[in-house]
Amino acid sequence: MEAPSWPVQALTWLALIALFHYLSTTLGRRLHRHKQKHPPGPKPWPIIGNLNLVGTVPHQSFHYLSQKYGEIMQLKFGSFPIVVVSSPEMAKEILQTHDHSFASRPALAAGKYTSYNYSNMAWAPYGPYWRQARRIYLNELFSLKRIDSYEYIRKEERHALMSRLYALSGKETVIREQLVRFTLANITRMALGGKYFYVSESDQSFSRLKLEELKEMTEEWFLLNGVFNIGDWIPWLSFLDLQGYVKRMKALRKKFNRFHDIVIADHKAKREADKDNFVPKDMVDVVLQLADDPNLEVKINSDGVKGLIQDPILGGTHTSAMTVEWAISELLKQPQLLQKATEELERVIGRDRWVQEDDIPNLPYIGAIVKETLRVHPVGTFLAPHLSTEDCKIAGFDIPRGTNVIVNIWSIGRDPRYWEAPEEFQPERFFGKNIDVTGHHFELLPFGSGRRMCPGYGLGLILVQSTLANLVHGFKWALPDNVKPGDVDMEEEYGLTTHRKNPIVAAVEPRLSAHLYI
Ligand code: HEM
Repeated sequence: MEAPSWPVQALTWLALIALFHYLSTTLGRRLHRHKQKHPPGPKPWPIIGNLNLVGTVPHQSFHYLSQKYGEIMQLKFGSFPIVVVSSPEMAKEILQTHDHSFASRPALAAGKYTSYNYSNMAWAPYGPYWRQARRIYLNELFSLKRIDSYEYIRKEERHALMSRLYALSGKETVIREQLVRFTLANITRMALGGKYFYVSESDQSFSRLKLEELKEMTEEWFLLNGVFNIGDWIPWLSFLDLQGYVKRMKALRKKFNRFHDIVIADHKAKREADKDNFVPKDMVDVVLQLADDPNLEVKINSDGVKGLIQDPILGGTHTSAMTVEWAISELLKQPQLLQKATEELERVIGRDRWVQEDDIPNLPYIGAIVKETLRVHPVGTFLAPHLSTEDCKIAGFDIPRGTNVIVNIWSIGRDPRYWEAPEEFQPERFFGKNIDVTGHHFELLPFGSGRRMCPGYGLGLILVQSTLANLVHGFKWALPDNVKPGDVDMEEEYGLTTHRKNPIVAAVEPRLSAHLYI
């Protein structure tokens, strides 16, 4: 038989080499994956993985699963591996020892549709854009100097809150409504330079949104950013939008776009009117100025401007308001704690004035109530999702690049090795203990730790402590006639901020002289 011509021989050799290369790499990879040691976890179902185990209150479902599978376990959402850590030691591994490898975020639909294509800080992947955003924040909004310079705003808004509650004396009131209005007013004034919402029709102006509308938008954002959207985890089903979340995200995007357009147009007009002597006065001014800077490391486009403006409005409002609501609920459930807190305020502040921010270090019981609230009811039960960008080994297990990591701080706050009677709300447990919430004590991580730790934690703490202290100082609190302290439920509604399922209703009576409220 005649030998094949040299081009045929060459092609045959090339095909054999390609086949060998394919088999050795693919099989090699499979074998390598097979050899890897993954954390234990429940067996996944085809297609859905373990999505059936998420439940309506996922941090509780995962807490119980972790009792079976351990402090580090692996689940699957669709075909994506999800590692869940539930102990201070494992949280330290993720957020401190290997912080660099776990500092990114997964590209979920919420970040795409409700946060300008991952252009805010909270959803931005780890990299130069996120680093720059963080620098802008820490220098412009959260520096100690900045936070101090806005104290007058917080004082005015606290007073407005106390006056509103005074006007509602004796009436059963949904406290959450007042708290969300208070935090929205604070954050919009600090970050946007004005409230940008109106309450009564007489306040209405073209450059504002109705308070109710802004409140609904922020609530919807938190809900949609916490959901387990099937399309994120089973991408070939995403076009069906089975839960209707993506449709809602797109509708919300439109509303936020309209709001941000108003804020930006307003700021640009002010800048234009004072072209020669313009000095940036708030965060929007700073971000707009940076967007014009040709020397910026990473250009900020129009999505970036909106995303960066959005961060404090969302990061700072619900979180603080819901934490205060949890604290008040616990005090109403255990009136003896409310009594102790009132006695401390009576002793330290007296009856002739309101509590100021610099009084807080002298109010250890209030401080302990806030820590205990953040332990038992951390609003970010799972922090925000972290994503690994490198292969890593944690506790002897292989965690490949691209793994989603959930840090269950709700569970960590209930670790019986660290917390005696963890289910009980006992502020006294913090007395004589050097545990704070600044990300250094891994048994208490309400703001996270490491690179992605909440950049607004200082402001958040000030808002929560000073508001709670004044609410206790200024009012006697009572539950509705038909509700006994023991009946106050602590049911949770899961979201990016987990809040009370049933808003707390209470009636207040003033404790101080009438002139202080007016
Ligand atoms: C009681 C109040 C607050 C709580 C409990 C809280 C909690 C958290 C948590 C748990 C995270 C996620 C950390 C992680 O992924 O590891 C976070 C991130 C964040 N928080 Fe807060 N926060 C509060 C107040 C604030 C305030 C007042 C602001 C701004 C005005 C803010 C802005 C942000 C931003 C922008 C991020 C994203 C950071 C990043 O991804 O790099 N937060 N917060």
